[in-house]
Amino acid sequence: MNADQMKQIAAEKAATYVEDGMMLGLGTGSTVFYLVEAVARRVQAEGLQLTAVATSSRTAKQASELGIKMIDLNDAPTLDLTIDGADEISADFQGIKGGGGALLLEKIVALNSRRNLWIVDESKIVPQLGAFPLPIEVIPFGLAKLTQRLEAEDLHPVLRRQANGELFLTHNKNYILDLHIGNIPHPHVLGEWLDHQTGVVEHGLFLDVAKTVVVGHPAGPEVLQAPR
Ligand SMILES: O=C[C@H](O)[C@H](O)[C@H](O)COP(=O)(O)O
Repeated sequence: MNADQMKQIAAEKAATYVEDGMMLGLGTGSTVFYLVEAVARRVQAEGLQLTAVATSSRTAKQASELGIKMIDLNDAPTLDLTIDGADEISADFQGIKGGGGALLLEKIVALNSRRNLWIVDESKIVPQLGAFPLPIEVIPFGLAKLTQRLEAEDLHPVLRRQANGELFLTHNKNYILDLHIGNIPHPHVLGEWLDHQTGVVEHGLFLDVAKTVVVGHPAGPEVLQAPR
């Protein structure tokens, strides 16, 4: 079974957490793609009344085309549940997100949600974060100076480009630096340091955010619950 099929298994299970009347947050990425399909099927089959906020124009387009009512975060009350993918999750439920570049909107939506649930294939559960390069969203002004500061801290920043060689631009027209750190033994310390670097708009460490993780295995979904 390939990773995509495991992503679908996790997404289908996560869709069962959606309840009638909920105000939902919808993440971004290939796993969330399956989630949106599964939620939309429930809306069609069961007549669920849902309203949702999306973390990217991609997800917003897919969800509204499939009949899910989408609104702007500014017009939404506190979200009941946000379901999103992740790039790496450690055993203590800390995560790296932003592989698709949507980390800023994803973090804003996550922090405005009562509950966050992540959906991943089994390869993304790791003993320690950091093998996946940590994305940070940075403003273009002063990029070279910020890059030097990150290099001096041995954080190995690499400016993200698209497949055609052009610079990758986020929703807010910022750049992404991927930090090739290798391992992050103290994610809270690194997260706090990055929070204080002027020019860094947001980083992809999502710490103490998700309480539930649904992992897709070939044998079926597994639900992990944080002990807090
Ligand atoms: O910016 C992208 C998001 O953080 C995604 O949730 C994350 O990269 C996982 O994506 P995928 O489900 O495609 O593996």
